[in-house]
Amino acid sequence: MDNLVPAASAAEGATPATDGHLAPSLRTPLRPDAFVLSDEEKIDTIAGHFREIMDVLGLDLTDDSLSGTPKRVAKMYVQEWFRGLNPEHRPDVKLFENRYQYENMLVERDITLFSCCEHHFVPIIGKAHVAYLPGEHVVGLSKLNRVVQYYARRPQVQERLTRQIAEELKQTLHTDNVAVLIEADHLCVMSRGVNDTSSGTLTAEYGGVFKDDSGLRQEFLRLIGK
Ligand SMILES: Nc1nc2c(ncn2[C@@H]2O[C@H](COP(=O)(O)OP(=O)(O)OP(=O)(O)O)[C@@H](O)[C@H]2O)c(=O)[nH]1
Ligand SMILES: [Zn+2]
Repeated sequence: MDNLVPAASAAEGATPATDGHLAPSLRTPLRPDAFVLSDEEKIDTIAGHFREIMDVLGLDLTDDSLSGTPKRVAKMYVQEWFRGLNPEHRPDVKLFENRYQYENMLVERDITLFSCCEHHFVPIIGKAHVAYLPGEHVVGLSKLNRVVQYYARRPQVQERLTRQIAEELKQTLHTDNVAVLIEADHLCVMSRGVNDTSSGTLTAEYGGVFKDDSGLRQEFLRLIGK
């Protein structure tokens, strides 16, 4: 792949760098050439490698039930589990004028969160709760879910996921007054290693007045049932 031009340095109109709008410490670590291969090429390449893994395990790839698995897994990775690596899938969040002059906290709670542990490549399953204080603008509710999904659909650690969502909301909503809380179960903790099926992980990020005002934080926690 030496002669291929990294997408980040390609001509105008090319795929923008993933997370280029976030501080370096918040970016998902991606190589600049992450988008040299098309999705179809990625699927074919991953399927080939996954076939080898199954082969090494001694599985009979001529078996009807197994023969399609390499391609199935590759499609799942590229098109579903890791679709949030591709900045083309970053949600387009439009703001609307706050005609209702609604100034209290808006909470979107219990957002389904499905992510993948970047250390073990097994699922992280949980819920995200996000809140913001509207100023002059409000946002379509579903866009909050979409922001969560975009960053969740990557290899992740929960701390970075939490901060990426908070930072994205700050930038798109033009306010620091955002709160993000994630509660999740890590299959790497539940199904292997320490094999603990009852523990869960909570992470939170508070910006602006949520950081300064403990009463507001308490209200947020109360509204999400914590
Ligand atoms: N901070 C953080 N750690 C995570 C997350 N997901 C998984 N981990 C941890 O990443 C660590 C990787 O540690 P290692 O010791 O290299 O891996 P390991 O030998 O598989 O560790 P065990 O899970 O303890 O068996 C483990 O402690 C995981 O629980 C996450 O979202 N955030
Ligand atoms: Zn893990």
